[in-house]
Amino acid sequence: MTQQLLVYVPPHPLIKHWLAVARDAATPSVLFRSAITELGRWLSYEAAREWLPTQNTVVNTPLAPCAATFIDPQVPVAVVPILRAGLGLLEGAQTVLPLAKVYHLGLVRNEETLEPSCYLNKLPEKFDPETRVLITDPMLATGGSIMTAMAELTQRGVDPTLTRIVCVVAAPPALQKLSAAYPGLTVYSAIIDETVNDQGFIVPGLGDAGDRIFGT
Ligand SMILES: O=P(O)(O)OC[C@H]1O[C@H](OP(=O)(O)OP(=O)(O)O)[C@H](O)[C@@H]1O
Ligand SMILES: O=c1cc[nH]c(=O)[nH]1
Ligand SMILES: [Mg+2]
Repeated sequence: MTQQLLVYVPPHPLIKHWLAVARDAATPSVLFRSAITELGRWLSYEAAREWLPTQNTVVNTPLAPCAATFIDPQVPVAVVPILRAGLGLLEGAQTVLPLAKVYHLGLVRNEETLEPSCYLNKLPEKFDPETRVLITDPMLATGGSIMTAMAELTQRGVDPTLTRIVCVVAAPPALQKLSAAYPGLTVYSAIIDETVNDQGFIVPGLGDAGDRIFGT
């Protein structure tokens, strides 16, 4: 079977609700931050399905032995938030993946050229090839930032087929770039919007996610 980019938009009322709150220009920063946290929680919950490795065993209930399944503690799990805005999704992701290591990657787009540059890289030199990596960034617009993040990860041994991207709004240019470069990668998004405007903003989108999370 040929692999392709998988993009899931989970049809969940909580995801729809918090997306609506985040989209509304009248939502103040404090509530916007809560909405992004909730989206991080529920999208990470969905992303963990058939991704977090488990091990089967037997436990003794007070009454009898019983087949049981635990999360496998041997397989490394990592969350990579793309600063700044990816930090907004991190807290929710950590409620689902409390034992994951967190490796920060700071990327910022040049407002004119839309080219991303890296100002902080806390990735390890090499990842265990079995590592499950969950990247958080609320906005996949032109795709420059997420492609930079994927390049930094894969050159350190990360397997794209074991990688999940959690975002809030994904736009076609970013999804097309990911699809061409990383078949087998999986994206979880609250929504896919139609366009990116000349200034690099997703329309209708939700505006500048980083500025709205941090009130700047
Ligand atoms: O797909 P792209 O066109 O690269 O755009 C998406 C990027 O833009 C935003 O970051 P920004 O550069 O605004 O930095 P910030 O998170 O610090 O605000 C967003 O959080 C993504 O990382
Ligand atoms: O619409 C957009 C596009 C990129 N980054 C944002 O924060 N918003
Ligand atoms: Mg920004």
